[in-house]
Amino acid sequence: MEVLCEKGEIMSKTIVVNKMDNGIMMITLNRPEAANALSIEMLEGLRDALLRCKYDRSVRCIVITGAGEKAFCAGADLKERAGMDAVQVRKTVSLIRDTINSLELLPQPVIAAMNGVAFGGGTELALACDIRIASETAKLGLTETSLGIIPGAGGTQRLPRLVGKGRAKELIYTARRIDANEALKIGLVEYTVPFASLLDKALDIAGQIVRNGPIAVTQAKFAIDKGYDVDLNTGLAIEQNAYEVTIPTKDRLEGLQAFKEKRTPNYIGE
Ligand SMILES: C/C(=C\C(=O)SCCNC(=O)CCNC(=O)[C@H](O)C(C)(C)COP(=O)(O)OP(=O)(O)OC[C@H]1O[C@@H](n2cnc3c(N)ncnc32)[C@H](O)[C@@H]1OP(=O)(O)O)CC(=O)O
Repeated sequence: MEVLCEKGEIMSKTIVVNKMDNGIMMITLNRPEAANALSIEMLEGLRDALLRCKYDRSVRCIVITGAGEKAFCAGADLKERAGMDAVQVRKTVSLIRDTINSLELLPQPVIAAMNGVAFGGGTELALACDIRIASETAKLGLTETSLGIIPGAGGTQRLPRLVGKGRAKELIYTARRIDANEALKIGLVEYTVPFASLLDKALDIAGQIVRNGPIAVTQAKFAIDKGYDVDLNTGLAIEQNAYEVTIPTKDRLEGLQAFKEKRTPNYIGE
């Protein structure tokens, strides 16, 4: 499925993966003619790209975006879905759910750079990312109930955790599409920026992340995510264990040494 290109890009037909020298991995959903809808082929390509990130310690932050100016991702491929029987639907929803879960479980931070509309599975994909930046032209929504189904890729669980139960219920029951400003107001995205600055903003935040100790960043992500849904004492114990992982690292000593020498630290992920 993957073709290794000369410039270091790895491409499948609908997923473009581009690793930068500083450890930032760009993943682009590349089906603009179909509003970057999640076809089975795209999901399999995305799953492969995420697996590659998961096991490559030189990848320190991931930015996921959509090709074109209109859509980040229009969710499940409704044309493909129309020809499926119940068994195929279950299998496909499971593929979407598992792929989006594996995105959330990546050790590295993931930034959604939402270049346009994100509906259904598109918003669910963004919900599984650590940080969401939306173009001012973007629209978001869990539109599934308008199609006679429910969010099947984590939306009923992740949206209430992010924006509160009442707001999530209103958005899911009505299938209402909201603009980027409203998404910012309710905490569904962290930033809105003009379309032209979207990737710069995403790469700026990613650049700040990759400057830091990679073990520290992945342990911070682990502690926040694993501690979020448990009681405070359990969460604090999770944090303590995560901190413990950083103590024997060369990077911790490098941080102290660099501070003493008034220079930028050079973290190696060990
Ligand atoms: C994850 C689970 C469920 C879901 O995700 S359900 C799907 C939720 N998605 C939606 O409700 C969005 C549906 N699409 C739209 O509202 C609009 O198409 C759009 C994305 C706002 C774009 O509108 P615009 O007017 O700019 O352009 P077109 O409508 O002409 O679209 C361009 C092109 O793209 C095709 N397309 C759009 N969305 C999809 C889609 N989801 N699947 C397949 N194809 C899509 C559209 O048909 C056009 O192509 P043509 O060949 O020109 O017809 C849970 C679970 O898994 O169940």
